[in-house]
Amino acid sequence: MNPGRRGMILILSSPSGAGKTTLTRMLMQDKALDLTLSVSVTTRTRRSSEVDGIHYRFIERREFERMKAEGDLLEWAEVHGNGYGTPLAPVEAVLAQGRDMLFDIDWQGAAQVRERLGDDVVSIFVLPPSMTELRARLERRAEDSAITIEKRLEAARHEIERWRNYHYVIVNDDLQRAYRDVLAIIAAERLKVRRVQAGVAPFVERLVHG
Ligand SMILES: Nc1nc2c(ncn2[C@@H]2O[C@H](COP(=O)(O)OP(=O)(O)O)[C@@H](O)[C@H]2O)c(=O)[nH]1
Ligand SMILES: Nc1ncnc2c1ncn2[C@@H]1O[C@H](COP(=O)(O)OP(=O)(O)O)[C@@H](O)[C@H]1O
Repeated sequence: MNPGRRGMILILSSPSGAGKTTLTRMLMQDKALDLTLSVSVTTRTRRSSEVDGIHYRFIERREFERMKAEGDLLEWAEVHGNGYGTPLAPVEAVLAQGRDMLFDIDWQGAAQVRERLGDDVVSIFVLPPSMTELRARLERRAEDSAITIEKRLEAARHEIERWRNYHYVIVNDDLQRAYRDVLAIIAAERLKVRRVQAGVAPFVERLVHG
């Protein structure tokens, strides 16, 4: 934790299968990065590899609508026919501690978060190296039915067109290189003057005036 720095929100978006869950897992395993993962709520059915409360909080449609109506969500969107949303309370708590939070959300959610939280947001769009490779990854992951994969590939073409709205773009061909790119972005963003100035100002004062 760095009490002198404002916490930031790091958003990773990509079409389904481009690798944002994999990159998110790598980031969360690196404890020294001290990132807190935002656990979204979703009305989608749980995959066999997923744990309720860790990857998502799986909720009924009625509960999702209630959270929306009561302002419990920082942002929400309908993606591939399911509701997804970011619970607001944990975000406020983490940012207040000057810590950083990682979001795996789609372009609609990223736009809402940028709108609400402005300069505290750093957004990265992850592109697949090709549509052929994207299909291969979705098939290799073997978590979705053939129909779902087709739906996601069709949606991917539209989602990819949103890349210009992000601060950074990474092509996830070689995973280790893509991960290093994400680390470089985090390192640089953490040193931005507007994020560190509250903590650095007293240091500079002592440096200059003894
Ligand atoms: N707006 C929004 N999008 C989300 C949220 N959680 C997940 N998503 C997005 O929903 C899409 C589908 O996610 P998921 O069902 O996990 O499938 P995957 O992308 O194939 O792993 C992805 O683009 C996610 O980034 C959320 O809380 N809000
Ligand atoms: N650079 C890469 N090279 C090869 N396979 C990858 C790479 N990145 C991710 N994958 C694999 O592709 C599949 C989809 O990745 P995943 O992280 O689940 O994507 P997303 O969360 O964007 O839907 C997974 O099986 C993952 O192991």
